[in-house]
Formats: sequence, structure tokens, C-alpha cells
Amino acid sequence: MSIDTIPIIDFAKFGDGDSPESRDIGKKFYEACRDVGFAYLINTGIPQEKVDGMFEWSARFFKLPPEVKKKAPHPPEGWKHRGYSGVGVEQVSQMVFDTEELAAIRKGKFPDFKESFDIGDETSPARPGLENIWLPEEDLPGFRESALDYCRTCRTFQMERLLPALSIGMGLDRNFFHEYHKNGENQLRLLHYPEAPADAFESGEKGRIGAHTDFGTCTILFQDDVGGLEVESPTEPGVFISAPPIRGAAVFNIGDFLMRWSNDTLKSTIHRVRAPPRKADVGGMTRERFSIPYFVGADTKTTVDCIPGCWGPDKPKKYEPINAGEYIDMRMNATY
Ligand SMILES: O=C(O)CCC(=O)C(=O)O
Ligand SMILES: [Fe+2]
Repeated sequence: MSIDTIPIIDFAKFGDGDSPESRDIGKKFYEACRDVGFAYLINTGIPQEKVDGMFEWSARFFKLPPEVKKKAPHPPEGWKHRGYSGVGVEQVSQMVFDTEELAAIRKGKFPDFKESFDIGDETSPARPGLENIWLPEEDLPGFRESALDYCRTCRTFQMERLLPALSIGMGLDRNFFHEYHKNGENQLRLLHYPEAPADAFESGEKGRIGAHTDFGTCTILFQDDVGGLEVESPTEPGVFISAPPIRGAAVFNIGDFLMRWSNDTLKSTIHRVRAPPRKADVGGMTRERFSIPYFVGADTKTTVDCIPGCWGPDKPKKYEPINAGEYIDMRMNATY
């Protein structure tokens, strides 16, 4: 059977208890994570005004003059994922860690045509080198407080509904993931893909974000109404299916760390952002696009072994236990 759409999971009836409704939502969510690796989540409880508000802050931030944005520069080290990265700095890579090999892949390729601002969610004290890098408050008053408030809202959804639903769906204790994530290092990322001539995208001179998988546990993303996000078909490798914007829905996906932790039971699916279909009415220009991923990561101090139920006599463990922090840093360093 070919899968050509991304499932929609409705959290409206997901309750505190282990009710039949909660179990049903958990089961559907787990199946989406296993079969597709992506899902739209609706009725998450994340208020739409907060999402809209964060998009407004993002637009305000990226409209600032370059010299202001550069007051909060991303450090040169890839793993220090904080602060502002200008257009063309970053190019995502796909599981290649060798510096020479990376340089060879990048040669002749154009970097992603996007700018970004990365924020740690400050739930627990940052690891040295991962402290947030903010603009001076007077350059964008209120931005810091609003961004951290948005992070707290996403984290509440993650801890109270998202991870419990997955645990229940996998037949685990509702709080199975809790311990591993209560001090997890989550990251909010504001992304801006500037307007550009549609020809440049079509010729391949410019790309928005190249095909990649995410590194951590999972990602909760909101996108504006422009479109362009595509997900590799779970049934036809190399074929991409569109993940169009659905107002109010978060786009959810599994990351590589959770895929490994689950002995490849849950899928970390390749995705990319292309220019949306050309529209005659915008004079040959592709509209700018904004998106806001929130990356959920495990506590970097924890070392994880295969999730119970994901291995057994018929399905031996494929991976050694791994420390969450070491894993993430290895992936981050390959991105810059
Ligand atoms: O902009 C998007 O919709 C996707 C962004 C993304 O995949 C990422 O930042 O990892
Ligand atoms: Fe991604």
C-alpha cells in the first residue's frame, strides 16, 4: 500500500487518565510515528494566539537591519546552536561526519537560502557554551520574554500530552519518557526563507532547506501559509509528498535519536523545503516563508539503551547504549 498523505492526530480527547480515548489517540499516534514518522497534530492545546504571536515576533526580528541581527551572532562551532545565522551560513548534511567528506559534498553546492535564530528554552541551566545569545533588550523589547513563554507552552504540551500519548501507544508506562526529558535541552528555531526569483529555485541555484532528518527526540513545527515542506514517502524512497500548511495544526516528526533509541521502530523521515508552486501573480518572485520548529531533546546527561518492547528474540538490539549529549553534538558539528 502506498502512503501519500500525512496522518492527522486529534488530541482533543487526550486526557490525564489512561482512558479508552487516550489509548486510541496513543495508538494512532504511535502508528503514524512507526509508519510515516510525520503527523499533523490538531487540538494540541497550544493556543493559536501564541503561535500567531511568535510568527509576529519572528517577522519583526528578521526585519531588523543586518547589523542589528549580527549583535547576536551564532558562534562558529556547529554544536553551539544559539543566536543568529545569516543567509547561506548553514547547510544541512545527511549523516556525514567526516570533515573532508563534508567539504567535498558542499563544494559546488549552494547553501540553504534561509536565515535563522536559535534559542535554548532555559528550562534548566544551559551547558557551558550553550547559553542563549540575545539581542540587547532595547533592540527588540519583549522578544526574549515572549520567546521563552512560547517555549514553555510547547514544553507543557510535550510533557503532558505528546510524550505520554506516544508512551501509551507503545504500550509503555504513561511517564516512560518523562525522566529522560524533564531536563531535556529543547531548542526553538525561528526560520526565515527570504523572497527570491522563482527561476533561481527552479534552476537549482537556490534551495530552501536540503533533504535531511532531525537529530533529537522529535520536532513540533508550525509553518505559515506559503507551503513548500515535503516529506519522503515512507513507501517510495526518493519520492517526496507535500506537507501543506493546515491552519492550527502542528507538523510533528520523529528525530534520529528516538529512531535509534527505539531500535528503528519509530521512523525519522527525510524532509526538505522547496519553493512552493510558482504563482503568476507575484511577478516571478517566490514569496518569503516563515516557519518555527521546536526541537525536543533528551537530557544530555542521560544514556539510553533500547526502549522496552522494541527488541526481543526476533528483533535483536541494533545499537549500543548512547549518551544523548554526545549524540547531539556529533550531529550538530556536521551541520556547519
Ligand atoms: O521550514 C520548515 O518547514 C522545515 C524546517 C526543518 O525541517 C528544520 O529546521 O529542521
Ligand atoms: Fe527538519
